[in-house]
Amino acid sequence: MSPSSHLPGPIEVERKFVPGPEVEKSLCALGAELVEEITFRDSYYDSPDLRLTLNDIWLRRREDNWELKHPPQRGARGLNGASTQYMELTSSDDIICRVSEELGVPCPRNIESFGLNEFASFVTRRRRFQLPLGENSKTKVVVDLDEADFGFAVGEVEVLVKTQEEVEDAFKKLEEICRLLGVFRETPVQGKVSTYLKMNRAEHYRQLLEAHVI
Ligand SMILES: Cc1ncc(C[n+]2csc(CCOP(=O)(O)OP(=O)(O)OP(=O)(O)O)c2C)c(N)n1
Ligand SMILES: [Mg+2]
Repeated sequence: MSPSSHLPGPIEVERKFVPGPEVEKSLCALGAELVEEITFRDSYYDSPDLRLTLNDIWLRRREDNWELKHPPQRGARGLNGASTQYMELTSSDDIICRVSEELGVPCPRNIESFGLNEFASFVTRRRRFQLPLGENSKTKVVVDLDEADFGFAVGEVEVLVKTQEEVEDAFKKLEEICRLLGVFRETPVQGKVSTYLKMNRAEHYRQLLEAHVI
């Protein structure tokens, strides 16, 4: 299989928060609009030696679509302070190439043929809000309020940027929005997958902590 010829996609810069009872009121006060309400199942996969996730590579099937998140720079971590930066692959060919490289195996015909194990699977109900564009700003800011079916809720502020040079400003923007929403915390807030693993797969969770991935 030839490496993909298209340009890499945007960098997703995100900051998670604990959604308190006032968050919707705060979103409303900032002029945010509810733009989407969706429900989806995510199933996450790794090799038996956990080589993908221990290298901060997250392969999932969201409903019928395969997606792979990886840090923009090889060998680096996506978590930076309390924010994260990841790129997402959505083409099966690109995902196969990346997983083959990580596992050191030849490219199979399809993702299923890697024989990976599902390590987490849950349903999320998501409400997506969009903040109004600020004056002189073209940056679209999205806030997701997620409820997972294992009794866990988390919020996330997200912006998409095109280059690594824009990431620092994006981190600042996310911090500012969390302060405006009254949900700012210095330390990272754990997401759905980390929480699922802590509850259901303690040894996998321990190894991720030890590898400083989460
Ligand atoms: C705070 C924090 N978040 C994620 C990670 C790494 N990580 C763990 S699981 C994981 C994959 C799941 O990503 P996440 O953004 O938590 O899920 P979700 O919001 O449902 O996906 P989206 O719709 O945004 O694409 C990552 C990147 C980390 N180390 N620290
Ligand atoms: Mg997210």
